[in-house]
Amino acid sequence: MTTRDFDTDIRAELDRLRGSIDNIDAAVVHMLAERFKCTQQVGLLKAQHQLPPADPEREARQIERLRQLAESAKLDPAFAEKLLNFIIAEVIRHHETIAANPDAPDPRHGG
Ligand SMILES: C=C(O[C@@H]1C=C(C(=O)O)C=C[C@H]1O)C(=O)O
Repeated sequence: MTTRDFDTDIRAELDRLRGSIDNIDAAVVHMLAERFKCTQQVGLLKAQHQLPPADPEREARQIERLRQLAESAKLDPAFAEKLLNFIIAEVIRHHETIAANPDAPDPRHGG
């Protein structure tokens, strides 16, 4: 095998792996978009019924569940927890915005 063949093989393998990474990133974006659609509806429901934006007990159950899922998937549970906390913090921010002005249309939907 020449050096050129070797380089070509490495480039092909890198491209193949990056193609999969791009597909996975696209799936993550779509899944997050669906999750935020649901959480926006939860935010509206909470605002309409004077419920607080955050639910720490629900969060604790989700974190425990996600840590277990991460462990069985061989993903670092601490990373899974950090990621979920990051997402939840954003959701709570949305819920606070909705509670402050429940009649405002969602700015991402051009309404
Ligand atoms: C979506 C909710 O609101 C908040 C956001 C959560 C989430 O993003 O999973 C979980 C609990 C709440 O702090 C909810 O109460 O279900």
